[in-house]
Amino acid sequence: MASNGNGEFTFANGNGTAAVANGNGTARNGLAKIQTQKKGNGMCHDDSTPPVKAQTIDELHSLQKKKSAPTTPIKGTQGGAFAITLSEVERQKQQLQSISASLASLTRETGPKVVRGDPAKQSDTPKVSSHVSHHHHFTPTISVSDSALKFTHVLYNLSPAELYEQAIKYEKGSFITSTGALATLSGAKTGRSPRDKRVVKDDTTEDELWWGRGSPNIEMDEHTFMVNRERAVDYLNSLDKVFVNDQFLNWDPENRIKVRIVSARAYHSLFMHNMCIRPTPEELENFGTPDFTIYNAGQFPCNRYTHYMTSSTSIDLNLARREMVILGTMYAGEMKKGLFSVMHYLMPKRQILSLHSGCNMGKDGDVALFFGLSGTGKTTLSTDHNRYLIGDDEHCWTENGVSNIEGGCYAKCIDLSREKEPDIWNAIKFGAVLENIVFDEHTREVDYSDKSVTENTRAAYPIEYIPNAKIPCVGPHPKNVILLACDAFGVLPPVSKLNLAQTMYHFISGYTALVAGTEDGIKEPTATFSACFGAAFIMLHPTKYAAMLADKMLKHGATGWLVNTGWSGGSYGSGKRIKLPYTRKIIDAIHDGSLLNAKYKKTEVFGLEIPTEVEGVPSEILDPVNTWSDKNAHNETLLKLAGLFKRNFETFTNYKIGKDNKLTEEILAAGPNF
Ligand SMILES: Nc1ncnc2c1ncn2[C@@H]1O[C@H](COP(=O)(O)OP(=O)(O)OP(=O)(O)O)[C@@H](O)[C@H]1O
Ligand SMILES: O=C([O-])CC(=O)C(=O)O
Ligand SMILES: [Ca+2]
Ligand SMILES: [Mn+2]
Repeated sequence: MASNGNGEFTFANGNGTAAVANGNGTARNGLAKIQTQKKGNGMCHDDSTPPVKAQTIDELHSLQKKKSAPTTPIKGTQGGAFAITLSEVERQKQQLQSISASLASLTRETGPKVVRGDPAKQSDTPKVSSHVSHHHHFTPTISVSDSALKFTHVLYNLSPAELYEQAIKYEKGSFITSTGALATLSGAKTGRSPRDKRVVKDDTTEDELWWGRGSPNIEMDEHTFMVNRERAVDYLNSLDKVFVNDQFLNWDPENRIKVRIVSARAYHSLFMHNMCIRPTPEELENFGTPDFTIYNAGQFPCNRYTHYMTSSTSIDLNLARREMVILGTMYAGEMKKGLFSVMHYLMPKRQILSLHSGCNMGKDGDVALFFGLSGTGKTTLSTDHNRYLIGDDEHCWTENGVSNIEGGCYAKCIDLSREKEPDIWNAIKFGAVLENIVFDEHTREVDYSDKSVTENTRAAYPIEYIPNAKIPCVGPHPKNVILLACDAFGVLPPVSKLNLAQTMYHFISGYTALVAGTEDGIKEPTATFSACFGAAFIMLHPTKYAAMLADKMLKHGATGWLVNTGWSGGSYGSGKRIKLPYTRKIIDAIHDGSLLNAKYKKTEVFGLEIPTEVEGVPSEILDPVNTWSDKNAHNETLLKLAGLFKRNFETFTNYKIGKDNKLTEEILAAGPNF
């Protein structure tokens, strides 16, 4: 008991009836009177609602979950329930055999024993012997060297809710944010590691792929790949459970690729659930053997005594085996972009152009592509409330039009605001993965301005979280091809109209100021050239993709544009990044066709056609020289950048694009002139 200050005594807990029940039915301190209903027998019963249909707590819990409905449509008329059950068992068996084959060590005769379900749930574990089955709470102790005797539990295509529970229970750093997203940490690596990405050079790939200076393909031999594969597979098999995702790439049904992702973290499984195309239950039943498999053993390092290894991180691609192995990095973007590399190999073989671009479509069916390196605005500008989103990062352009490769978006979150990017903001809800963000420990509200973990904070969400997503994510041939550059020098105009040769010149150059963070170790923007706006992901020589782009743009009459989403009024440090609302106005004017027929003037040095007016944009910013207070500094910077372009392009002067030499010469002439 304690004094309430009025000289009265109240009970601090439970038995409050006596204290609050006073004469007029209201407690003197304002609390409502608590009534207890007395039954005839004088006993109190808490039975205001009917009792549950369970006799025990276990029974109660078993009522909570019902079995997922069988998804196999009844094939044929006879057979009945029994036949369906049998084929369901048979199908599950085949699925497990396929997963066991995926996880098989190449030095042993059979794959591991696999079983579906969470090892933490007793009922999911098969009883190995009658002796064991007597012990209800028996948990086997697993020793790595006994892997032949143990089961590898497979958590197969879990739902987001199940993956949330796995992450929160078992992965440190997993939390639910105030809007329902799953906050997670990717560990020591918060960006991709391009210097640790290797490709097996064999007789075929030696001729087919782009090797040497400028190429992203660092060679490794078949044997070393096998060593790393074995290391990853052994690691995964030593765990008591692995996650397996069977999903698709490419919304074009004729060119769909089946991928399997084996990983050790719920975070990785949910990330790929969001980023790849999610199969329907029927599609999953008929999935069969994957076309490509990722072994993500990112928690485990590669062995630095292994040939070719220069760090403890290695991302290894073997095109002949159709496999990728990840060791020593948990950054999930490696899986997304690793698969993109695979598409950059497979699609051109089918005369399909693969593109590091965003893509959206207007109400009238006009399609725009947004090329650009990391952080230049593909996701931000393709996510447009007035247009249908086809995809934010990876596309294919076929004879029939465009298709998104992915089933989700991967947006940069640094300084994300509800006002400027409402659709992305609203997509960060239950099911979305939020990487490396910082939140209030109590309210779980995310502080998007906080770079404590990394500048490269990211959200991965299914594309249908964007209200005007175009499902299926396909569209007709593009009308506009927008090249985005985030120019840290502040000398490229906010928008220029390009002719075909200029479009090719800038596409092959792939200029931007690489924005901090997405690639490991880059902290400040620096001028970067990355062929095809994605040299880190292309597999063939850049001119192969460029020639295909030129063909398609010519054939379908697409217009090229160069849009600077970077600095204005000076270089990085003195100028400022162009306001997003201005860039959006520029993009609107491209989409609605008004910019095509605007008045233009030609710039010095780069020879770019710039409009004198764009609706909603102050005219003086359209020519960068106007925004610099120091004109000499401007001219010097302009020449400096032009020099960097020239030097970069020297590597390409010996290559021919297309059948005749005419376009090649035009492209060479389309660069800066000074
Ligand atoms: N004028 C602008 N135009 C476009 N984006 C801008 C502008 N000013 C600031 N930004 C910011 O720049 C970032 C652009 O990132 P975005 O996610 O669109 O990159 P991306 O091209 O999709 O890169 P990645 O390939 O790495 O996904 C966003 O954080 C956006 O808010
Ligand atoms: O791959 C990543 O981590 C993010 C991305 O989209 C890119 O860098 O182009
Ligand atoms: Ca993006
Ligand atoms: Mn990208």
